[in-house]
Amino acid sequence: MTDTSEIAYLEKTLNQLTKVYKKLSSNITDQDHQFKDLQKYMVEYKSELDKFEVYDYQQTLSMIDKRGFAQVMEREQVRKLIDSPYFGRFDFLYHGDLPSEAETIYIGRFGFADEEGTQYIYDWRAPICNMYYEFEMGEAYYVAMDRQFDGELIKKRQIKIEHSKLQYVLDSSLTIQDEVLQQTLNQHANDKMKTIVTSIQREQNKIVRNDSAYNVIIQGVAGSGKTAVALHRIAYYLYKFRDTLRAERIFILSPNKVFGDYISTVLPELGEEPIRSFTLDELTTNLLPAAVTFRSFEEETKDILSNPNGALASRAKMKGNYSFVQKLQSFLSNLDSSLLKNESISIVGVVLQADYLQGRFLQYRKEPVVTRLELMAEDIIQVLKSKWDREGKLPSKNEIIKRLKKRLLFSSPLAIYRAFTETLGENSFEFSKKRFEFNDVYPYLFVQFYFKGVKQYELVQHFVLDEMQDYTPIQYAVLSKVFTCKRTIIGDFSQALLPYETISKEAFEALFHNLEYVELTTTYRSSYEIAMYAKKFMRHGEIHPIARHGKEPEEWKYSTLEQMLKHIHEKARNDFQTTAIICKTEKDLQILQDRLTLSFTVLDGQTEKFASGLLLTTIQYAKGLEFDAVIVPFVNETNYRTEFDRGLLYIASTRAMHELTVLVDKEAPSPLL
Ligand SMILES: Nc1ncnc2c1ncn2[C@@H]1O[C@H](COP(=O)(O)OP(=O)(O)OP(=O)(O)O)[C@@H](O)[C@H]1O
Repeated sequence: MTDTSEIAYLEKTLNQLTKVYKKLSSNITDQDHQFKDLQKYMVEYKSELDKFEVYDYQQTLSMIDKRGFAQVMEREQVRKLIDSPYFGRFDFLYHGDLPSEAETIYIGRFGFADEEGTQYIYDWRAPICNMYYEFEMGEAYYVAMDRQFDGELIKKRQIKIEHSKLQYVLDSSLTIQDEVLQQTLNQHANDKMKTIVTSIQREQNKIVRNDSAYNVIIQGVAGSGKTAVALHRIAYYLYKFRDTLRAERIFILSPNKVFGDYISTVLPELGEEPIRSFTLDELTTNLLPAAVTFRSFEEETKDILSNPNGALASRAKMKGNYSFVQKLQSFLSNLDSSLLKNESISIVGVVLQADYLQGRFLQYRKEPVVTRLELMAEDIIQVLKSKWDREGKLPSKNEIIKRLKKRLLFSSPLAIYRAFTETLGENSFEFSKKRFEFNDVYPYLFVQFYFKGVKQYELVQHFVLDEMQDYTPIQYAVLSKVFTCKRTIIGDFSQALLPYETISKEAFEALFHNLEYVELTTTYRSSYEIAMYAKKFMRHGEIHPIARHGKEPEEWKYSTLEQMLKHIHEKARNDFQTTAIICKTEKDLQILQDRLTLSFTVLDGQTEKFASGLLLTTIQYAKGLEFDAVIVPFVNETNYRTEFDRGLLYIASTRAMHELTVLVDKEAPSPLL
């Protein structure tokens, strides 16, 4: 097809779409009337209707409401398709067919067929569309309904349609993949994350469509599209498993509220229901018993960052690596043989020997202690029944459990945890005013799981965790028990926010079975120049920028605070959609907050919505986000000195898409530059 035939196909498609749009609109109006009429009728004849009639009418109302809602959603998809119905086309020739029989597939954000079943547009997630992302021209295949279909891609095109108008048609042979991607990436930042369906790259597509692995761990450099990929993977799952998977049964754990807001529109843009994400603090509140209070992860992280060598940081560090999990596991498994005191019990004159009790207790070691006691009590009742021949009443199961409990060396998870921390040395556990520090919460939950179990999210069908490097092995050990469903875990070891070892590839392998570990090394966010600059701050692995060129990052030297402020004012007056000033510490942020005369928005733990314009924030809250321009102030030898600080500079500089300015103290520059 030439461009004229593409115009003709577009016209034909738009005609059909418009027809369906009108029909849906008229259906919706009819249903609206039906609903209102029925409601009116019910009000008018309220006194004459019996309760069965009321129930019937209510059912009908709810049915109309549901049907209407579904049609509104469908119409919204059609509206979006009218604006831009598809973004690509490929022609596939099945092996054995004549060239004239090649099938033409138009690929769009949603599928669309007319009433006769003619498929005008295929949903990007349809099995056949995998070829668009996976293959260049030539031999290709796709798998549908467990069958492989072989053939040849004889045409592949990128098509841009905006406001129902054809903007361009580019044949794949012109290596346009890159050009189109570049155009997309050259755009200015948005206050919400965008979908990437039109340009998902091959290595990303493999992750999106991988449905064999139980646990997928994605290690990807900054800007490699991890978050985008994870969200498109959810959309793919919701499409592929639409009969069994529900959006509300997907659990996303995100680093903070503003990040949750930033990613919130991707799934609705892809035609799926929005999925609310939770922060670790919100989840933790749900997992702990209501009476137990704790210092939030967010607050503790702030304190550790402001004093990385302090006592709190060292307590957290002690509990941050995998050997800590091993220590706790071995403490608990040793405890199994001493937790129940080695004593016999006499119940209604029948003596139950210590050996027998220990044997039963160990027999049930896979269960939490409390469950073990329940099972033992059932066994004991059987023994009593067989040995006790007198008239009268046997003690109840609960009474026996109570007696067994009294023989426990420790009567609560907290007592066990305390005993464990004593083995770690002095000052390893701070529990002032009965409030946990965050670094103790997950070890405590692990002990609680051992003692009485933890709340499990059994209804959750898929668990997604972003910024995996900020979670510790003990947290993963607990999360793996709480969420036993399939998991997608994404992050970047080079972007660690905590100044000590946390999770590692090896720890993941020890903690999760059936795990697929994938690495992404191409960065899409930053210009080539920014990515190459940020590379020197990278602590692990490789980063490959794509060839999208921009301004060289600027290291600007200042001697006084006044000079630095002046330069910020100059830099911040630009035409970009978003510019972020990213500080290391809260103290520095406060100085700028007091001294800047421009209008700006502070982005911190209280922020719920991502804003555009000039933003003032810290590295902790800038994580996962991106901005057109970034200014990193106060780059001096105190703030950026250690290897850990190097990682922080990596996080800060890779937030920039188009422009990066690093403000360096002339008298005391950071040795990391
Ligand atoms: N295939 C793609 N096509 C177009 N844009 C892409 C593609 N992949 C990623 N991007 C863009 O690159 C930017 C970075 O993506 P994303 O935030 O998902 O990366 P990330 O790996 O999670 O980054 P970080 O770890 O730094 O937070 C986003 O603007 C995203 O839209």
